[in-house]
Amino acid sequence: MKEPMILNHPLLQHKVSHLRDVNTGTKEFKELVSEIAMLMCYEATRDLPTQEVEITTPITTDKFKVLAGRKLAVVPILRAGLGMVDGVLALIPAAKVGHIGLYRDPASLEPVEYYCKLPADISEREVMVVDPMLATGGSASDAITQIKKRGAKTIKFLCIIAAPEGIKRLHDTHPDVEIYAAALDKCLNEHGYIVPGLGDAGDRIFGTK
Ligand SMILES: O=P(O)(O)OC[C@H]1O[C@H](OP(=O)(O)OP(=O)(O)O)[C@H](O)[C@@H]1O
Ligand SMILES: O=c1cc[nH]c(=O)[nH]1
Ligand SMILES: [Mg+2]
Repeated sequence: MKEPMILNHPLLQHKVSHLRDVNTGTKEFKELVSEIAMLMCYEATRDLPTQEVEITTPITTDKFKVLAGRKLAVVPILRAGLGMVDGVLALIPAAKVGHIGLYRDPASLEPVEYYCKLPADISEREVMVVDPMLATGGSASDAITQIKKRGAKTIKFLCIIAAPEGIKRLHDTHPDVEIYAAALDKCLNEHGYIVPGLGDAGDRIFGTK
């Protein structure tokens, strides 16, 4: 079982605090989500394999490390996860993008799936599933179940804010999945929202409320 990685870099803390602010508007919110995703991707790719190749500098020729060419995919959980894709692609432009559409039923808080389109060779790719919020953990657990059913074997989950309940459920359902979060919050409220959280991430990214 892998311990969740709560990333506490000062840049992340600063940006997540601004994200939480009720006075942060849609444009800045979207920019912050993308920047946070990029910083999180930097941390989550620490274990990527490298290989040595010969490179000629203007001074001499020597061996240097480059990525060993592991195939990657990023899969946002719609809608809110879309906000994190650009940040990941800024660092890994060769990653393929899959999409999984889920919304959380407001009464049962259980996920309802409405879309899934993944790269055909998903079973050969290391997958980063992204969604800003891990609340009850239902959406992330269900999304990862669907992605595994289609053949993916190595999966990391990147969220900006996690609740302890979500971490537990995702851990229990998929103990092999490494969880990366920029912040671990206190709890959920009676509507399943993360406290203190940032409200509804999808609505804040797309300006739908
Ligand atoms: O851990 P959970 O309890 O499942 O909650 C987290 C989910 O809720 C939000 O999506 P939402 O249902 O609001 O859909 P949206 O992204 O389309 O707004 C969020 O982006 C996660 O996908
Ligand atoms: O706090 C929460 C919980 C679920 N989904 C969100 O967007 N925010
Ligand atoms: Mg939402």
